[in-house]
Amino acid sequence: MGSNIKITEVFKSHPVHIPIHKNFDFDSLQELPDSYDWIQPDSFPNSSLSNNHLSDSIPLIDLSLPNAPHLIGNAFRTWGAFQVINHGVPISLLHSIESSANSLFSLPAPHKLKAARPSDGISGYGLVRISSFFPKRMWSEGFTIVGSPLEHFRKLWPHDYTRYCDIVEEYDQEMKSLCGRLMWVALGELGITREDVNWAGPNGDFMTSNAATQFNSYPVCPDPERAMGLGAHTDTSLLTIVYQNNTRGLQVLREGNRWVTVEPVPGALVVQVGDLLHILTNGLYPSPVHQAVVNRTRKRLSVAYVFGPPESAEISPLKKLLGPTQPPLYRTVTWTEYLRKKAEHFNNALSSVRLCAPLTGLLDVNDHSQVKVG
Ligand SMILES: O=C(O)CCC(=O)C(=O)O
Ligand SMILES: [Fe+2]
Repeated sequence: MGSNIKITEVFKSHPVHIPIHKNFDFDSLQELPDSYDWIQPDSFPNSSLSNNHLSDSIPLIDLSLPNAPHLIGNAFRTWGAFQVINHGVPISLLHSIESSANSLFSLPAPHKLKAARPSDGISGYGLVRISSFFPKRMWSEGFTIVGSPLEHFRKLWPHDYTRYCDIVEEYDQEMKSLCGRLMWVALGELGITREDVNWAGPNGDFMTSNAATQFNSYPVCPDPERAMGLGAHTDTSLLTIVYQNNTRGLQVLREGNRWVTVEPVPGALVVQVGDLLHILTNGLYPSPVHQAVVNRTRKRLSVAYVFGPPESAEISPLKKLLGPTQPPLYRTVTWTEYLRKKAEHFNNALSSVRLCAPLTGLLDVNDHSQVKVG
């Protein structure tokens, strides 16, 4: 059981070594090196087939409107994602976190490497961990924050670190509270009340929940059709909230066969179901497969707030959602156990904790290649 393993320790048993060259500089490359060329037969559809009609993308929901809960329930059921405006997070804070991430990625490579993520660690600068599951390199760099970023920020900005720490801390609080609010709205739409969730804390405010803040930077790319910013995956979280700058790149897989771009909307946040909410809702809210593509002229930046339960919380399909024709589809997991499953099985992690195939015959989008029904 992984119930008493701290989130920061979770990868000690699954180190990944993804070398970053000290003087590697995306901006200086005029041609795409072969190690970044993704054009190959793939189980996922090619992103250039993506369909960009606004009417066919994840819904944009105004959280201040009375019918917002209903729209959120529908969006999660059909897409596992939506964009939200009037979410209560100050726009100035979104700009501050964007400029902090910008300033971090603009530091010279050897300087950034002072805050490199250790091969068995969770926090720090580097290529995203999921890189190790793909044969080619991703056209991106990342910085992960779990707990306090103080030690790393001190190395990155010896004179200025407190300012950046304050921004990250405020961002964490605002995002945690928005996640708590959205969790109850989304669960409420399924008839779930506070008594049904025993790990949300005494006030149901999820204050003992864990989270990670992930900065992603996608530099301009000389051959974007052949490159990939972040390969297709689902998130291990309960919920992920993505802030993206005004550059397209995030795509959600629709019906297992079509990539749909999430158009940037100023001030909006993208909310996605993670695998743990998928498990908790017994698949009623599917965790969407998504990826990030790159482009030739504009650098893209995103900040993903990856919200999960407390370390000891046991996540399993909620009893109220089960019945004679709705058996539990997944076994109980803690976040740390599931993060390890992901570290081992990556996109097959959800299938690896599956108990049986859905009776409806509908497959989860994220294990469409794994489970064959009837
Ligand atoms: O860059 C994006 O828009 C997506 C980032 C993402 O999916 C992640 O960090 O898990
Ligand atoms: Fe993601």
